[in-house]
Amino acid sequence: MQPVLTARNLGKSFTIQNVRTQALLNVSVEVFASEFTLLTGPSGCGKSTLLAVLSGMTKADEGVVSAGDMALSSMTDDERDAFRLKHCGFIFQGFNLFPGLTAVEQVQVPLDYMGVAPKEARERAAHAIASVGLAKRSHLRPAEMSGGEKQRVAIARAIVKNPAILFADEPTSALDSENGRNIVEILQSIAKKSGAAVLCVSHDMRLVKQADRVLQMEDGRLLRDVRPLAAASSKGS
Ligand SMILES: Nc1ncnc2c1ncn2[C@@H]1O[C@H](COP(=O)(O)OP(=O)(O)OP(=O)(O)O)[C@@H](O)[C@H]1O
Repeated sequence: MQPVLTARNLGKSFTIQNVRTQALLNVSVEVFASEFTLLTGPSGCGKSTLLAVLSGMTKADEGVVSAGDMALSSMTDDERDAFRLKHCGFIFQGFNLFPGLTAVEQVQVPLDYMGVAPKEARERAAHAIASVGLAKRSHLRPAEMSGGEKQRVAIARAIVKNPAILFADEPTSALDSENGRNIVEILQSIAKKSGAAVLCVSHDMRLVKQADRVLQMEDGRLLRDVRPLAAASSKGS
């Protein structure tokens, strides 16, 4: 299996008022297409920093990140922005929706940025909204939607450009457990149906049993890399 993303020997530290925090220490990892990968570990262990470095949002101090034959670590800021716009989708805990736009308009925004013609953008946005089960709610603005619905709009916005990699940072932590489970099922099915690599940061250990693969971090290091579903099915056979 060819990795969609490969990181080698990543290091990243932050210094504030002469206090240095090593957020990542010698992290090497590969992320694969069609898998829902959960990145977990205690608060402050470096999960969000790793996600930010893998997506090119933050530069590592050491190490290399590459996507196929493209080395993100040696791109200019503009090249990395273009890479993210074209190949990556993002989902955040706080949904990050525009208050004044309807659900379908929110989803159209990235396509407008990419220069997709308005008619095609409208059709693709409507299709993405329908794929997360919100066809009948597409005219609503964020204030008129539940948390689970808002997160589904954010997912539709992230997948509308068919990204190769979908990054989700604590996508369920503002939701109750039923809505959280529903969001994870949608993310899992995106990995299976579209072939995207889904990398999801969460400290919620309940998601472990829904993940194809679990990466566990501690103190800036990657401690474990397991595939719980494969392990469970081989025990059962
Ligand atoms: N921009 C920053 N400036 C200074 N320190 C930072 C910055 N970002 C992260 N850190 C520090 O780096 C360490 C790792 O942070 P990170 O946010 O990656 O952890 P996390 O595992 O995602 O935590 P949480 O689960 O609480 O969100 C922490 O000690 C944090 O305080």
